[in-house]
Amino acid sequence: MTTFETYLDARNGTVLDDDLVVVLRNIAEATRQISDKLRTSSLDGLTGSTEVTNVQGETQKPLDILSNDIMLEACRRSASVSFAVSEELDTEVAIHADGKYAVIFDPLDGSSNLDVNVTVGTIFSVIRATTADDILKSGRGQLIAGYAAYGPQTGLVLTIGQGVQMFTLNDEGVYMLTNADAKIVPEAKEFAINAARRSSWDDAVAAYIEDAIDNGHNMRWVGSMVADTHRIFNRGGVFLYPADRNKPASGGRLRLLYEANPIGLLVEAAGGAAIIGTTTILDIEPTSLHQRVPVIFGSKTEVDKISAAYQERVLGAAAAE
Ligand SMILES: O=P(O)(O)OC[C@H]1O[C@](O)(COP(=O)(O)O)[C@@H](O)[C@@H]1O
Ligand SMILES: [Mg+2]
Ligand SMILES: [Mg+2]
Repeated sequence: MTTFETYLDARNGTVLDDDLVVVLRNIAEATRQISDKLRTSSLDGLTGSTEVTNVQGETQKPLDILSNDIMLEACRRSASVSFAVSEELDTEVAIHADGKYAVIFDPLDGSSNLDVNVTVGTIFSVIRATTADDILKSGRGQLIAGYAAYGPQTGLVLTIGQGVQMFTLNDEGVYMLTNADAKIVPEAKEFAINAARRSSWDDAVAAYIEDAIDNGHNMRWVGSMVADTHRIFNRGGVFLYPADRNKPASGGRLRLLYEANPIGLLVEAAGGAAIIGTTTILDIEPTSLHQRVPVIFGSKTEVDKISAAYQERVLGAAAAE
């Protein structure tokens, strides 16, 4: 069976260079460390919340902070990393002055689920950036994107621009390649949305969900985007976190640089689609590090239906003018 190491070695010199191999090795090592910390967190007193609030105004959990430190350490061990950007850090952190790659991450996604022992994850993206100004680029500029899912198994899902590969952590702490070319099926009767926010949905989303229910679709909502994404990779469906129509200025719930963009790259690489309405996520030009965006992704045919509903609204609005 192929290990993560042999997978990287086979691509060193072609799609990856020595520097990117080191970056990926260190990120994988960080996810192994986070996985270990999660496994025994209740025994180690790493539960509950801290009194610290991050730049998003969210209370940090001890494991948010620890995972962030572990990911930052992984960046420091990688000589080619210039900057680190994290959900848990106010601004970008300079790592190596002569570095050329920025690592952008959500160290622990779905952390509200930690104390209930539900799958959480780490999301990451690697871009070329020698100056801080290089960080704000659209998701098409991502060289690498991936996530680790910490559930009954620890999985690492990765794209280096050649499809999507899934690795599973074995008992010896080695990531083994368990799916060499993951694809998202184009159609599936399952959607993920926080239905409690129904009154904040726009018409296109409300119409799609109503139609899906009428057509016998099932609903799942883990509350960890990584876990919902992992389900979509394995059996299809769509994930929706639309903007709140009553608070359009907020942009949405999820963050573009370290949530929407890496997942968007993975989803497209697996044959799925990722949009915010009539625009694809990967084409958004970011304006700030912690920018929030609406997010809709998953099985292509389903996402295309939602995109068509948005398109109709735009055409309808233009016709009414
Ligand atoms: O609280 P809600 O509305 O269910 O939102 C859940 C969403 O928020 C997130 O937990 C945000 O991520 P963080 O835990 O990294 O802040 C997503 O993983 C998830 O899909
Ligand atoms: Mg998150
Ligand atoms: Mg997080």
